[in-house]
Amino acid sequence: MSTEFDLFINGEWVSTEDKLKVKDKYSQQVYATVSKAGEGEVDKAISGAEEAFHSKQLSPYERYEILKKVSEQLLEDKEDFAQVLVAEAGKPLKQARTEVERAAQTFEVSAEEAKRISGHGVPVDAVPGSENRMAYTVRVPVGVVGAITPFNFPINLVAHKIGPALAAGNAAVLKPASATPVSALKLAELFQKAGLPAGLLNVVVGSGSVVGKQMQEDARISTYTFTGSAEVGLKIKQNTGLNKLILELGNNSPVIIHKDADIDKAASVLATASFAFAGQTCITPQRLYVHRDVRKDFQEKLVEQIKDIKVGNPSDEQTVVGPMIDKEEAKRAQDWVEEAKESAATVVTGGSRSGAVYEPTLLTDVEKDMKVVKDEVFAPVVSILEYENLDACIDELNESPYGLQGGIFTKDLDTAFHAARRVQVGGLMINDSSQYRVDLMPYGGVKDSGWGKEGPKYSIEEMTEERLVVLNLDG
Ligand SMILES: NC(=O)c1ccc[n+]([C@@H]2O[C@H](COP(=O)([O-])OP(=O)(O)OC[C@H]3O[C@@H](n4cnc5c(N)ncnc54)[C@H](O)[C@@H]3O)[C@@H](O)[C@H]2O)c1
Ligand SMILES: O=C[C@H](O)CS(=O)(=O)O
Repeated sequence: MSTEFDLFINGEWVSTEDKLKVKDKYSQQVYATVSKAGEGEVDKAISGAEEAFHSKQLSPYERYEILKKVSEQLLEDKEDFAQVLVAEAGKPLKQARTEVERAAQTFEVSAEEAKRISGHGVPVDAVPGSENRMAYTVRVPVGVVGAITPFNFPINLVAHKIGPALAAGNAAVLKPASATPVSALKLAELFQKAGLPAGLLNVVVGSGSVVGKQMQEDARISTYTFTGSAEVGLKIKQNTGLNKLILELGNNSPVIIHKDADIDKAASVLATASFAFAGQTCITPQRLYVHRDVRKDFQEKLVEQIKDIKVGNPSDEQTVVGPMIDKEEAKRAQDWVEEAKESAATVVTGGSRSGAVYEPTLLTDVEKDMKVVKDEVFAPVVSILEYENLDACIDELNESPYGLQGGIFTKDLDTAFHAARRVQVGGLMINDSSQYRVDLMPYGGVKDSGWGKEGPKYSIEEMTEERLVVLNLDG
């Protein structure tokens, strides 16, 4: 049975002739039919946002109340939202529930941060001739925020854009990924129910090359916030000129397993982190750099853990690896593994595909210029790279153009801090996988992984401007 959804524009639900069919990613049946935005709808969404920004400003406390209500309602509706994620993203049920809980947390933290936006005093009177002046800064909202999100965390990554944008006093126009628009539209229902004034949030659905492009060309949007691939991020950067832009892009996360690591712990943590949601997380461990002394032991333990991973139907409570977002992506991952195998790699376990489901796959004997190592796999495919010298290992892993998050397992504090100084990433996890994230922390990459930080406090900084006010007290 398919459900119908409309666009959310200027506080109204707008139906269009042109429909997008959203498939259930496991059964491949049509799960929902969603109205697609044309030029007119995108234009109305942006003008609605612009007008609302100027005429419907909420106080920080009102923003807090609305975001808090949305957070609470999301928790009440957790099971419904989790089922949407299972269907539209193919996300295994347990992981889907966790994502909904995290989104509620993201809105709750955004609500709290709405009350903490502040500037600071500037001691202009410390300069000779300026003794009778005083100054302070305030943070003001940027205006209309254009948000574009990927398929892999359809609720929480939307929450990371909409929560801070509204908390900061902005209006927002959101374009969710075409593969997973339903959860974003259902979130808009919660905002409407929570009393958000019309126009402050708009959701337009359609392809990136049409709707996303029109958004980039509209001067009424002052700030763009994009999460997705580096390839699309670069296009957006080229199209948005002097506008403010926050980019959260891809990665091929490195994790070091040093010779003094707790090997049982490392194998257990990494088996879960590397394959959850079929490896389609931007901080999924992809390159495991394992010290020569412990490689054999670590590999055996990892393989044991991988054999226990339940693969298949995402509705099953025990499933860890469900389908990838589509069959083409699973086929691409399979091709990359085959290409590596033809060169020198060994497939230790996995390597088979059934439709969109690709088995958890572990490779060894890989080389640094293979796609499975140097590019972002974004699939349940992990490679072991053996090393002897830690500094040489760090030099090699830093050759990646990406730098979002990484990890190191070691019992030695000196080694841990040495790695923290040298590994070029936005965040390094010690005795944990690269995949660790809680939603209040500063999160974002270096190099081709983007710039600007997310986490409500940090996004609010990105989505506000600092204005200086100077008072001349003379006379
Ligand atoms: N750094 C992070 O926080 C983070 C988080 C999640 C995902 N990602 C990355 O996202 C990628 C996977 O997601 P995806 O396949 O949905 O990414 P994608 O780049 O293909 O698409 C992301 C969004 O951009 C839109 N888009 C596509 N072309 C566009 C264009 N020309 N102009 C404007 N918008 C356009 C898409 O419709 C979608 O809404 C991976 O690379 C992953 O690492 C990064
Ligand atoms: O895919 C990348 C996301 O940032 C992962 S998470 O939502 O932070 O877990």
